[in-house]
Amino acid sequence: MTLWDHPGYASTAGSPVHYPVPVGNVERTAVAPENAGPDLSWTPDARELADLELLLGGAFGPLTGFLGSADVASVTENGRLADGTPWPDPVTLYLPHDHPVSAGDELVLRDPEGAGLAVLAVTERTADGLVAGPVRSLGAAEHGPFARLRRPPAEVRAEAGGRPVLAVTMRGPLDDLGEITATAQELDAAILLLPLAFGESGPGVVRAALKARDRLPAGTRVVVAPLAPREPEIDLELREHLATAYGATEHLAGPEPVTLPGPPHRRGLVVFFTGLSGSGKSTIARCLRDALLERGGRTVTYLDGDVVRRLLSAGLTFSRADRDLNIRRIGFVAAEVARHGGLAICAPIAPYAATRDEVRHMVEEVGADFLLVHVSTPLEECERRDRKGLYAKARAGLIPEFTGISDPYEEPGDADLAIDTTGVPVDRAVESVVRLLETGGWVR
Ligand SMILES: Nc1ncnc2c1ncn2[C@@H]1O[C@H](COP(=O)(O)OS(=O)(=O)O)[C@@H](OP(=O)(O)O)[C@H]1O
Ligand SMILES: Nc1ncnc2c1ncn2[C@@H]1O[C@H](COP(=O)(O)OP(=O)(O)O)[C@@H](O)[C@H]1O
Repeated sequence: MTLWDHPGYASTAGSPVHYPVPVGNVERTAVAPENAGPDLSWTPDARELADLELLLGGAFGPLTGFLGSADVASVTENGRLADGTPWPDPVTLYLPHDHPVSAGDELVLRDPEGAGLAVLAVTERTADGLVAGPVRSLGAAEHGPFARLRRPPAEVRAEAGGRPVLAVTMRGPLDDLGEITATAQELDAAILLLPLAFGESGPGVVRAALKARDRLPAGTRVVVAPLAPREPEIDLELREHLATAYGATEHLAGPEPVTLPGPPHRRGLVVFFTGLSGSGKSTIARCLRDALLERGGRTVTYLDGDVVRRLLSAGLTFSRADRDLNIRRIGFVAAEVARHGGLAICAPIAPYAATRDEVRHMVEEVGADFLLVHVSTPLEECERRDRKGLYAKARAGLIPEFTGISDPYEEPGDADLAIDTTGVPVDRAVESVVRLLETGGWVR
């Protein structure tokens, strides 16, 4: 079922749809700023942070924290919390298995810059990483684009002064302001635009709301709510909850934005080579960079493995933890390049599948594409080449944890291209990558 198939939605995508909202009080917890000083902390991902903000502000009432396993099972099964209260979405927080937090602890939740946002009093920690419990604010200052428009629901409710409020939740531009004005007049209601800002497109939605405000009746307010998108039906139910929390007596759900991703040659791209030492990653990556620069049309950043190890990852060893950190750092920089439409080429060994996957995720999260090229030259050939004499040293036990000899290399099962360079001239190997980029439209 799509959003527009949902009962009550008009089939003409593009027009906002009229929804009555049950008027009711939203239970909220008081969130007293407090410095409990627990030493356990965690930085949730962007989606969890958005949920946290809504929890702390009371917009997700009656929830007071992240759900435990009984609530998650109940919500998933029948759209109700374990105590029977209707609630559409499992609002959850997951931590890696090796994080030391456990039930009874107080966990500080931090923003990506490290500022403490909230304390979670952990009531449950499950084997699959779920961490549940009520949250309370640490009173950190808001920042980010349009932070001044992200206001607590109670404050927004109080402003209405008893007058009916028509809330319009929006994820893209509104195309029928006439209908909104007419509905507000009919109801004698004040208009409250609620842009649901999340991720890269968030500021654009707020700008659309501010533009719409200027063409709507005087007194129209704009308040930003960081609701990450869900599947359509759940998204709609959450919008209803949110509208009520911000004092709405009626709710219009704005049209779904038409997202036209840019053409591939304009989108960010990360070409990520992986393979054993001596397989040919750097040779192919360097030649690919040169070939792309000669063609023109794209900005190219080559994150050379040696340069990365010397600067970005200076001091890191070849333990699993340090290799993972090295790859995450490379992934972070590559994703930043791709976020702004650049093409980044990376060529580390990257021996672990899960870490390569994390990088793919980081890149896709910024709206860019990720191509994994496995330089699959077998160990025997890499060892025969032994350009730097490292294999001989590793065999002699002089280099510990050497990939392929005394440390693992997890073969990719998800490579977009595999190249065994045994007996293959360099330019043929490079050509196969260029062909992949041409076929997908990333270069023209
Ligand atoms: N123990 C061990 N295992 C593997 N490789 C080693 C090791 N010690 C040093 N080297 C040299 O470091 C280069 C690999 O570094 P990476 O940053 O690509 O490795 S990783 O992705 O973090 O696993 C690799 O360079 P390349 O040959 O260019 O791959 C090696 O020359
Ligand atoms: N088709 C090929 N592609 C890439 N390298 C090749 C190829 N054939 C032979 N080689 C040689 O293999 C070696 C690969 O070394 P390098 O590119 O540093 O590997 P890596 O970066 O994977 O450690 C180089 O000496 C290169 O000349």
